[in-house]
Amino acid sequence: MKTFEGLWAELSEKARTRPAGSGTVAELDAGVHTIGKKLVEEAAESWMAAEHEGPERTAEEVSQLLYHAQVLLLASGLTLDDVYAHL
Ligand SMILES: N=c1c2ncn([C@@H]3O[C@H](COP(=O)(O)OP(=O)(O)OP(=O)(O)O)[C@@H](O)[C@H]3O)c2ncn1[C@@H]1O[C@H](COP(=O)(O)O)[C@@H](O)[C@H]1O
Repeated sequence: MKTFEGLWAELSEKARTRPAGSGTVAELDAGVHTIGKKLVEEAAESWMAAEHEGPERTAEEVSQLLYHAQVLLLASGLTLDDVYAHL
């Protein structure tokens, strides 16, 4: 099963090697404004799922929220350690 750190390693590699067809590369190229809007959208969808759609949909939406949070970190030149320093 993929973990948060495992996804981070995968996305970092995608950002470095820029393989064709990667949605992550496309999102990084779209920039922080676009990524930020996706992050907010997934946050709202996570909230709606938790309130109305049940645990399975909530887990799915939160997984997308975490993905977009990682893409935003990559676009901002940050690492997980930069975030962990604040936990
Ligand atoms: N975990 C994710 C992931 N989560 C979300 N997303 C993207 O975010 C979009 C979700 O936004 P939308 O709300 O528009 O999607 P939706 O189809 O409407 O779905 P719902 O939100 O309505 O459930 C998806 O279509 C993907 O483009 C993800 N894109 C990629 N990954 C993983 O990231 C890795 C690298 O992916 P690539 O860069 O595409 O190779 C792979 O392991 C992928 O599984």
